[in-house]
Amino acid sequence: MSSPGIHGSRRNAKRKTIDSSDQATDPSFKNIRRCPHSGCPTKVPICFAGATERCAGSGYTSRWYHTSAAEHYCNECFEHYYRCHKDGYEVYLSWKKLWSTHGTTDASIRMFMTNSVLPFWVQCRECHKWRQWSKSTTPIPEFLKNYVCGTMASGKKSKLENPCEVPEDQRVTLTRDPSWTHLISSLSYMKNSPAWPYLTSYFPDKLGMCPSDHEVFKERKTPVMHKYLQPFVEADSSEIANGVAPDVMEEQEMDEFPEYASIPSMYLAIRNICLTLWNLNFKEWLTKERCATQIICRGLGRVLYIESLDKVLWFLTRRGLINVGLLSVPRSPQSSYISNKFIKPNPSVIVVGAGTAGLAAAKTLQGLGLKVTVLEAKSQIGGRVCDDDSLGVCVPMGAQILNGALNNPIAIICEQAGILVNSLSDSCEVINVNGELMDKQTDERMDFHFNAILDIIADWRKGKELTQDTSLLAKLKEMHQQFLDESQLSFTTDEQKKMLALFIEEESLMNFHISNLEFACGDTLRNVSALHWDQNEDYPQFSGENLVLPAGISQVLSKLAEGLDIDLDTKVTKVDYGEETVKVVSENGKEWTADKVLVTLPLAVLQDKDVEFSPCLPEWKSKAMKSLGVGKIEKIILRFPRPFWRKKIKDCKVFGHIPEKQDNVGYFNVFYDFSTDKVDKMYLLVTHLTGSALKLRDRLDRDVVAACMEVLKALFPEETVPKPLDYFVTKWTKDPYSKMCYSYVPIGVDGDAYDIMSQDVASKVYFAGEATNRQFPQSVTGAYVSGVREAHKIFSTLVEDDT
Ligand SMILES: Cc1cc2nc3c(=O)[nH]c(=O)nc-3n(C[C@H](O)[C@H](O)[C@H](O)COP(=O)(O)OP(=O)(O)OC[C@H]3O[C@@H](n4cnc5c(N)ncnc54)[C@H](O)[C@@H]3O)c2cc1C
Repeated sequence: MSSPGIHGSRRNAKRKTIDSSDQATDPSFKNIRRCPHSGCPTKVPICFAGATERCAGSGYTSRWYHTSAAEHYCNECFEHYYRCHKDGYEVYLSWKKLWSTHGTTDASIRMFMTNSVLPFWVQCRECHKWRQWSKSTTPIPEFLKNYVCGTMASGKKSKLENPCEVPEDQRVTLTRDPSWTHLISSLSYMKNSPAWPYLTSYFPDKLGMCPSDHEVFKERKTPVMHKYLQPFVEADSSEIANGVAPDVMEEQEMDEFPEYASIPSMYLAIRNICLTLWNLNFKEWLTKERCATQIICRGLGRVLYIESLDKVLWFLTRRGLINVGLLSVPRSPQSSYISNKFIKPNPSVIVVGAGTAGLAAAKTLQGLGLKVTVLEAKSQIGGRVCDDDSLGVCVPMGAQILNGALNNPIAIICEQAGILVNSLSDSCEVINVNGELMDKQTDERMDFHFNAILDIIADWRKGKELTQDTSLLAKLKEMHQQFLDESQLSFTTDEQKKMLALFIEEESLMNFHISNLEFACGDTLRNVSALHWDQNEDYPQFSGENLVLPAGISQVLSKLAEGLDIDLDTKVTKVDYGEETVKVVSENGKEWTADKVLVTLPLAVLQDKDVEFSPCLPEWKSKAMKSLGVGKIEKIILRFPRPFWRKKIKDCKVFGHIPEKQDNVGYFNVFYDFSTDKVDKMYLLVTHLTGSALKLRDRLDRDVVAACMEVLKALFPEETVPKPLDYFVTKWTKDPYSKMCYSYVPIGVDGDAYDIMSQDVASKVYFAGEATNRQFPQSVTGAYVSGVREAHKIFSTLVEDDT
């Protein structure tokens, strides 16, 4: 097959007897056949195949075959491949074999023509005009990146003095018509898709990839993605946050890209390529330019795909699926998806609070070109992420664990910034107050039993109204009994004694599990909703290993804060949003004005109305604010001269304390070994007070530590437990700028409250923070995600929508 050059087939041009535009305008011209495809706008088709000397070119043929609004082949070329006595038949046959082995779509001659004969189109790097290129050579990314008008498939240059001055082929404009995708009669699939190696369990054509590429990929080595990244999740496996089903166009995507509704596999092909490229290199902003060189397919469809890339990339960025973390938006003129025009010059935003949510939002907004000022009451950033280095080693006073590394944006930031992370093993030895390690069998049995009870509770809540809600503790007790009755499980007397002890105040593993749940909720289970305590589990969660950052999560926040305008020691007292701009006032009377304000105050601070809103927040907002629970935990950090616990618990980094009686639930339930063995005498244990145990926090630190030491002595009677060299007892609940650890769902409330918390007021006051994130509440990750979410929301209101 010959190369058509930049104007289409030379042979076509030679064979033209009458100018095609004349034909189109001269109704008296008889010797013309129109494309029979209903709605096809092309009056005079041109054969793209040029496969035989008899090719009709743009002249008469007994039948035109329609591929798209601007792509047709003549009956002569059809016969050339289709008839067994013709020269092209063998070519078609071998393609057909390959296609039907690896694909599901019909290996028809039409499919062959589209995916094996249709020419490629390329875009000039300099003038950005589209040019028809070769039929026989699949362009490689490097070529597509550097293509300039006049470059032939042979590599030779055209003789034209300034090939960029040649007008663009008019057929290109047809791809921009909304009806283009509806008029496609056979799809041109992606060639050499970089997503292919990660999607081998699918039929490639279902995902818009060319089945005949199978042979190509068979030979190639698959580049390995980072272990914390898993962009694709198969529909029948459990969902992972920020993982997408490669074969499903989500509802949001359908809404955003209606132009792909008739060809969803092509959207999937593009989206999956973008996700793959980002996940293979998450240290660089994924640009349209980078993706465009990997979107390779035959025909004019490529024009549409490349031209919709901006929108796809922007959508995926807003969804937090690509361009996550510390990367800055490139300011190149080609990156048009953020060079949208601002509605007014220099839009500005004030962010109240320099915790995780505030910093994430400010970083994102600044990256998008907005003027951002962060106001923080404390003399340091971080909020509930606070690490103390006074001992010469990092002591996490607030958040310390990242739950679920897979696709977790904080884990990605750590990798981008070279921040060291360690995985935290799941294993936890459990010890009773007589110092006995719980045997594995009983431990596992109780684990199973506890989870079974939670499952029964999950079953019970189906179809229940909020008015039927009750406390999680009450339900646990009830279901425990019901489970025993219904399952007829015969526990040993010893096990029964241990389990039933929950209700008769004896030592019980059950208390340990309850204690753990109280830690997760930040309050006694008497206050927690049985119906909705785990409402976020209805949404995909971050999974995989849990991580600790030896130098503290505050490292991540310092990275986010780099280059931001942050006013520390600035306690905001009022947010006035009654005028066109928003006015924010601090305790010392200083004022700031901006187009928008983002409030990231902790829930408890909002509930206590420490910041006045003028006008008052609407009732729907304040009602949701009041309804959510304010969880409270305090940490006790002890430094010892030696790791006396290790002889018993061996390599475990976590050990649990089975409380003696239910009254002791919440007291020092789990101990984390946060030692830095590399530094002498830096043997740290971190534990907590939760729920009703918080009454201890009113005592002196030394009394709290004494109570904790009593527990440790009971757990390790065989040891002479040394006195701690240092200790810290946190005061989060008394900290006027926190007053809490994290939110929870109390009795009679559901997850909607989180959604309402996230809604803006009057398109001027926006809210972020862990208590505004229904899917990932309570966590640093959730706070981060909420900050990015609001940044995009604010940005979208300040720019003209030119998508
Ligand atoms: C003891 C403890 C342990 C935790 N453990 C974990 C864990 O292991 N893993 C995990 O993921 N999460 C954990 N969390 C929860 C996690 O820390 C929070 O969910 C997250 O940090 C909240 O971030 P945020 O931005 O929503 O709020 P914050 O970090 O609280 O930020 C709010 C900011 O607003 C500032 N502010 C308050 N009032 C004013 C005012 N009037 N004017 C100006 N600024 C003001 C505050 O000083 C603060 O900086 C823990 C929390 C605590 C307390």
